[in-house]
Amino acid sequence: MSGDLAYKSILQSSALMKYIFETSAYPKEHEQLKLLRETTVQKCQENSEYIMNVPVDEAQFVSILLKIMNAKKTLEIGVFTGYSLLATALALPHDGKITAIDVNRKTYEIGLPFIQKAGMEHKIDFILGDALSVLNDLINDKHEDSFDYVFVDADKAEYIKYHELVLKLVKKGGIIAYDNTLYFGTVAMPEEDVKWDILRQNRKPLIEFNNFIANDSRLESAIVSIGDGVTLCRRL
Ligand SMILES: C[S@@+](CC[C@H](N)C(=O)[O-])C[C@H]1O[C@@H](n2cnc3c(N)ncnc32)[C@H](O)[C@@H]1O
Repeated sequence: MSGDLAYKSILQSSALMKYIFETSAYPKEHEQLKLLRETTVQKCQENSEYIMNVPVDEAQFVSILLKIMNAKKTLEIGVFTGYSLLATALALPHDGKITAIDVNRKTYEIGLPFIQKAGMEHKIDFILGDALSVLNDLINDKHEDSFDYVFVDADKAEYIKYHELVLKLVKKGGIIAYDNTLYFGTVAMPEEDVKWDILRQNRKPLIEFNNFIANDSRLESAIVSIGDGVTLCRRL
């Protein structure tokens, strides 16, 4: 199994994961998404950086969700090289719009040529900045109650803070998807079994976040065990 396939899934059976990717995910992946993904893996390996894009099966799941919802106006918090961003853009209608926020423009620029070749750049408004500050700006700029869908995939320690702001921005009946909420399965592990510091650090706020969402009466929610865990919230 190639490294990029193995790096991020809570599915414990490699054979089953390989089966899902080879039978369903890879054959339907858009050519520019594939090239963006492969370029991301190559750049990250060259620079010894962590590959952070969502896996192919998760992007396909979200793509179908966006089409079922007829989503038109979406928000993405945490772009990296733009894999989930391009998957979202491809799922929106021609006049769809995505506001995309990241503190790093350089990584976005790695994926931008593929977004351009796919003819999707016109749908994207990339905003460079800290997510909390940009979300407050969007609220002040009268974007409240206006987004059909929000994808949250930035700083895991800030998820509860993002949530309070994003709930103002998403419209009633709209969907917020939070990525990595099962965090390599560590949310259900005893602390002593979690081997790396980075996992121990981020697992705590995600456990708090999962408990917070489970008790939030402003929404209905489901944790979907795809990728690294995606929590879907529907604003009531
Ligand atoms: C997991 S990656 C996003 C992956 C992306 N969704 C994809 O599928 O390729 C997280 C991104 O969040 C960005 N980020 C981290 N903290 C942030 C913050 N406070 N505000 C905005 N972006 C942030 C990082 O720069 C990084 O690009």
